[in-house]
Amino acid sequence: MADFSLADLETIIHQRAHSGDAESWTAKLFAKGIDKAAQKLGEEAVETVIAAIRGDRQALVSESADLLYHWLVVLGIAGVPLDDVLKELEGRTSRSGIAEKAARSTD
Ligand SMILES: N=c1c2ncn([C@@H]3O[C@H](COP(=O)(O)OP(=O)(O)OP(=O)(O)O)[C@@H](O)[C@H]3O)c2ncn1[C@@H]1O[C@H](COP(=O)(O)O)[C@@H](O)[C@H]1O
Repeated sequence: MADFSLADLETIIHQRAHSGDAESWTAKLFAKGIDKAAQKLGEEAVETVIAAIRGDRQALVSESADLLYHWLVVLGIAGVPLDDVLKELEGRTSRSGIAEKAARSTD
């Protein structure tokens, strides 16, 4: 298990977005705004799909990392905390009863 989470990356993105560092890709995307960031997110999504269809495992890992990074940038620019998305997923899990079934199966 990696010692790194999406929450860690979200924190880094927030720090870099307001760093004023001219070399920061994150700061550049935040300065360009939601249209450019969302466009990049779409490009990375397409590249991820292509890697998956080709069965290129290494590219799928790399493109997925690009995708998740740009997704968090879009959330950041839009002012949506990662936690809101996780709560939405958590709500869907509890509504489906899957979490309770998984917990019972490990008892
Ligand atoms: N995870 C990432 C990450 N993934 C992808 N990218 C950048 O996303 C950019 C876009 O990728 P592309 O392949 O599309 O590059 P490109 O073709 O040059 O882009 P175009 O200008 O042509 O559209 C590249 O510059 C990548 O470096 C990332 N940039 C930053 N991070 C994380 O954010 C942190 C802060 O980065 P900076 O803001 O750059 O300091 C880093 O330490 C990383 O943890």
